[in-house]
Amino acid sequence: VSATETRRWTLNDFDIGKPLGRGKFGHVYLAREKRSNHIVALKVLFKSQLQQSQVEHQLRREVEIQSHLRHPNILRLYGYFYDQKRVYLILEYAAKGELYKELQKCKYFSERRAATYVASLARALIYCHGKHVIHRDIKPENLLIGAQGELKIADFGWSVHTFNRRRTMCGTLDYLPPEMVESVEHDASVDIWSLGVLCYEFLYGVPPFEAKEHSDTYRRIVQVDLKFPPKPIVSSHAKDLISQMLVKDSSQRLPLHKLLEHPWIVQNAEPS
Ligand SMILES: Nc1ncnc(NCCc2cnc(NC(=O)Nc3cccc(C(F)(F)F)c3)s2)c1Br
Repeated sequence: VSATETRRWTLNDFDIGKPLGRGKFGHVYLAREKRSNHIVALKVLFKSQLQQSQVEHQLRREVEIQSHLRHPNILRLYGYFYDQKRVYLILEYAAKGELYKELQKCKYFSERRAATYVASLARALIYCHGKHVIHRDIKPENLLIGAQGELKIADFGWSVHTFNRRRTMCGTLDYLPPEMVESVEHDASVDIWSLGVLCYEFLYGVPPFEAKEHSDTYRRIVQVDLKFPPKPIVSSHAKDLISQMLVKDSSQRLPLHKLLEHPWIVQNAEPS
């Protein structure tokens, strides 16, 4: 799929395989590009649903942003095409599937596994921020696992270049930092907050500000009501790192390059 950026793809170029997963806007299938025998994931989106939700501009932005990103921990979006009713995204296939399913199965991860994932995500986000791209939607549902067990950030449907910001929010509040929940200006440090929420969920199996009602989650986030349960037992280095990321003042959050030097990461993350 090297010539993807230029040539016009059609469905006939692919043999469609098993369904890989179901997203909000459509299904994902395993597929093989007939000429190269290259295995890909094909996400099928219904134009009607995209129009209904008025997200076409977001999809265009995702394709545009993704076409410039190349990183081992970022799932490639090779290209797209459309027919009368549907839009198709040609995606890198992540052979070990969806991280959230793995987290549900294991309940929570070991400190080594969690630190390895957090370090690879920090490197991917350093790369994105270096290109003035913020993801804004870091959560288990948007993380996939490659054939060698490496983590891949997927779905840049909410990402932006850091000069325009307006958006409507949907999906879980759990991962939103205070400034997005309070809908004020925000910058790349929103991804540091979400990575802190993710690190907590990797270690405890639940996000830190979870509550029954949206309004309670909202209050816990803006108050940074961060509590560490007695079980499972988690090292003080891990709690220290999380406490340095889940800081209300976005300018005081631990910068990502400092995260990579934090003792918990240095002592627990597998070398990349
Ligand atoms: N094993 C696997 N290997 C590879 N992929 C898999 N699943 C697909 C992961 C995705 C990557 N990128 C995505 N992007 C979007 O969905 N974008 C999207 C969709 C609708 C609306 C919008 C928008 F319009 F709102 F922006 C943007 S989904 C699996 Br399971």
